[in-house]
Amino acid sequence: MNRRPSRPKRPGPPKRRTTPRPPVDDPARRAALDTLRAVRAQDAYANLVLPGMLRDRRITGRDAALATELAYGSCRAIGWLDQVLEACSERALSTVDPELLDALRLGAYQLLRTRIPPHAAVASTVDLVRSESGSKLGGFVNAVLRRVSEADEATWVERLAPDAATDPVGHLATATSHPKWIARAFADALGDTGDELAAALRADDRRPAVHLVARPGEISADELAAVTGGDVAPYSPYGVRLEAGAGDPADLEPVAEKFAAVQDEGSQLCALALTRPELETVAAQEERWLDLCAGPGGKAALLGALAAVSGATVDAVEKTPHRAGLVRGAVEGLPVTVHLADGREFGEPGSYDRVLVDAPCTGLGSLRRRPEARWRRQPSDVGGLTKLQRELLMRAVELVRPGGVVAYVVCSPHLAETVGVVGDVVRRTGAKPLPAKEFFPEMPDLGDGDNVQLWPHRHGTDAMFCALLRR
Ligand SMILES: C[S@@+](CC[C@H](N)C(=O)[O-])C[C@H]1O[C@@H](n2cnc3c(N)ncnc32)[C@H](O)[C@@H]1O
Repeated sequence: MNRRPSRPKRPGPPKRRTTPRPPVDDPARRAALDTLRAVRAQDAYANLVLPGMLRDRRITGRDAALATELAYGSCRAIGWLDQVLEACSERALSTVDPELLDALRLGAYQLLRTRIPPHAAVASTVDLVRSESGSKLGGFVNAVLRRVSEADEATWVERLAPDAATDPVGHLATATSHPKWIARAFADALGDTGDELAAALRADDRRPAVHLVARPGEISADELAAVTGGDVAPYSPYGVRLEAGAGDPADLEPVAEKFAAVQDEGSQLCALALTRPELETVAAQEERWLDLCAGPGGKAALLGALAAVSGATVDAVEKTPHRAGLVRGAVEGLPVTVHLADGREFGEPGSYDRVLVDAPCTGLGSLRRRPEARWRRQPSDVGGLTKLQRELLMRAVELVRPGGVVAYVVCSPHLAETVGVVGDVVRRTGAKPLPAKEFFPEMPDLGDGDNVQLWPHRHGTDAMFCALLRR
């Protein structure tokens, strides 16, 4: 082979490199960035977008774990990351291109909340930006992130958060990366602005265990635990807990065969609580139960299985066609009839023994399951939701027979959605509050009052609220 003779080397100092090194291809961080962008620009849910992206791009193992940590972590912390970035940018963040801002958030998250070495966090983010927008914007990102890296998260909290002594809720909201109105709602529900509030807010950043429900009459919790390698749940007689990140539960045989389903243990206990109080209705041949807000069908399926065992029947109402379809799928083979209808206009007054109102809500009780949710929800959502909740609960009280039972459930601890709605309906209808706690005998730490408020930091469940009323 002919080789060209190499040029003679010139003596003297090496020449400065004029072209920067090419950006490194980084599939994990690229997937995290694309997830952040989908969440911002398309109102996507991070926990739905990312798994599909990882599958399509064949990202597995450590890269998949890194993409997940960075995408979900950045989504949870968006408001806080923006506060720090604002302090480090010479331009107002509102004038920064949104796509670039997503990259800055990803870089800042790595600097503040991971053990990734600062130079790697900065360089990898600059590379992502350079690969799509060139060196000039890469330089801007480099400058901002270098300023972020000058202090650790605790120091940034000290600098930017309100004073803990004069504004404890504002301080904890910043320190745990929650909007203040949500921290305030938790504080009001807990009656605490100190350690317990901090624990409740911090629990939203922990990855929840997967809870399974063993369908009564098909499989016991012991059997389900043995088959899935999980642990029998501490509270629900039908519950099994799997380790967080134990793989896709849909792949488990009992789930595929519909002997079991994914369902938070708190949800299981709320559905069960509807079936537990003695009825004071005139005896009928068989009990008629109603699930007034059934989609996607988790509680309807558990109620259906309990009804099958006890000889009752269930009507399940859902307003949205797609979700009514999901209910049909969930209750196949059970004594449940699905109705596509508005619960506020459904049914004949006085025709049910037990009615569940698992009402649409802010979902502040399951923020740990949806990384971006805390920043998407707005305080202005609460008014419209409480109006709908009140109307649905009023209708439920009409639909139940005298002496029958209504369970009102929301996945939120916000007092306006919980005791606010229940108190209002009790005043207007004369329905009698039952001591709901007595019907959660398995559950410790339920605090004062009749109603049940569960919490992730106390019970490992979503923050479900349940009130029981007798007509
Ligand atoms: C919190 S979810 C219910 C969850 C369900 N019970 C489960 O365990 O799977 C509330 C449901 O109520 C439905 N919904 C909203 N407004 C409604 C209405 N006016 N009548 C009936 N369903 C309604 C929503 O579409 C949503 O599917």
